[in-house]
Amino acid sequence: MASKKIQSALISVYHKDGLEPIVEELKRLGVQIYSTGGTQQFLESLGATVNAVEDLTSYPSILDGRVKTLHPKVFGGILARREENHQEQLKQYDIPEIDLVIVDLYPFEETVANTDDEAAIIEKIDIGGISLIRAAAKNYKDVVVVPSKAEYGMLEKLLKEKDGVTELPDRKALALRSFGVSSHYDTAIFNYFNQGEGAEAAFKQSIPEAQALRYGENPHQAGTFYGKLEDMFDILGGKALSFNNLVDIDAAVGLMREFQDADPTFAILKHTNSCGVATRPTLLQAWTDALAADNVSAFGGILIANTTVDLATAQEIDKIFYEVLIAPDFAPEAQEFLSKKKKRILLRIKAFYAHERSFKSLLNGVIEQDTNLKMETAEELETVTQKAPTAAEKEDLIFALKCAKHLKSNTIVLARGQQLLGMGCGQTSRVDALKQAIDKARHFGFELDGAVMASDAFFPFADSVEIACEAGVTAVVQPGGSIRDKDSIEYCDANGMSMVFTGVRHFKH
Ligand SMILES: NC(=O)c1ncn([C@@H]2O[C@H](COP(=O)(O)O)[C@@H](O)[C@H]2O)c1NC=O
Repeated sequence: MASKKIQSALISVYHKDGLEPIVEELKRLGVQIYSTGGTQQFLESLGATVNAVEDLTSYPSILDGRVKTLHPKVFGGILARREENHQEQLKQYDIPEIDLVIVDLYPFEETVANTDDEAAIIEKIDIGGISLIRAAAKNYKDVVVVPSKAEYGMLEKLLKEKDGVTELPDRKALALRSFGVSSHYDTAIFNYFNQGEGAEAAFKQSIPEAQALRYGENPHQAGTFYGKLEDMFDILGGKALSFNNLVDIDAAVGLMREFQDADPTFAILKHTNSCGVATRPTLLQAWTDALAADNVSAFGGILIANTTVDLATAQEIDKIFYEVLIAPDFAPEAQEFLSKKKKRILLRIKAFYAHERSFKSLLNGVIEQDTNLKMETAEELETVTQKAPTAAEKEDLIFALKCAKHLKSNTIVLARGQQLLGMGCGQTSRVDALKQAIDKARHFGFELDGAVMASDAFFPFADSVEIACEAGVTAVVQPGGSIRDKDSIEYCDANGMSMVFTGVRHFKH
């Protein structure tokens, strides 16, 4: 029979709040309640009549609560199939059936997040609760399971609307949720243990929050975002975020992390690559000079600032069509003004956060690596030419390097005065990237005299510095490490250019 009426319940919850309306319904339906110490007290404070689990098992809660529900008298009543053979055994051992199990587990993840005290963390590995959930979920044909507070609403509805009569699909849906809860919990425990020396090479991630996207990269591809965007952003307005928006936002945040402590900086990105970046005394100037680098590509772009967007800047930004605007804050009048364009997505970023590890799926598996969080400082630049860059050139070299690090390889960035003048990226040769950067800069009216050049990886030949020199570039930053570094250095020395090595490659595939 698929319909079952709840007549008995076992409730054992860590957080007691939220149970009130459920308890009211259980009282109304005359459901027999069994419960553990703290939960029992709470239920009784709500006026419920409760049978102590200790009375059922004839054992007190022992070992500081490590063992309280772990007993055949409890698990028998949950796991028994409602069929003759099992019923007889329940009778034989005087075990009551339990039709509903409500659990809220010890908060393991929160404890890990809040303390380094290993003993405290270990005590928050719930054993009895997780076993109750798994047992009840296994027996979903006969038992209703509520594995966390997130399902209280579902249960309340069942109790209210159907007077505690549940159907198989509802119970199975709750069982699915339960194994979701238990596997997530165990993944968190595994990942806590799987650190440092002796860690196993295992890729285990559990992200229970998901958001269906309108589509994936293209309309014929379905897409989903797994994660909690609200942890990173206040979504202040605009249409629903798309798959491509999220990919671009990720790239924009990565780039702006490099500038989070800089003077007002604005960046404009398209298809994950920046086409305009500038640092200026005011955000309005930063916006104007970022846009100047390529006001064509900026159309439909992803815009990001490292500081509060004021009204004057908002009014200028508003003159172009953009998809997303991200900033740490918006002046109230700027937000009000920008919100008039209903589809434009406004995000207030809470922190320029980056995971220490990053991964992506490919072939029949996943690749994982340390996130590229390295960025060189002016002091770390090693001059390899006779001429050293000036202090201003050094600042520009670092600026250009920050931009290059976040452009798709192969990439070249040309910059001057904390402004990106031209970039080439995603090219199959470094020379092509350079030519693209020079063409773009000139197309948008920049001469390159006194510009600096950053390369994400070493120059395999001297050809790049030759072309850059002819265009007017005076200083170059690159990792170094080519067997022909000497050729590039000699060319720079012969032509009055400076070159610095970083020793760090910044490929972005
Ligand atoms: N040890 C057990 O047998 C056991 N049975 C249930 N629990 C947990 O004890 C908590 C409730 O305890 P109390 O009702 O005493 O506040 C719940 O989070 C529940 O998941 C247990 N605790 C840990 O494993």
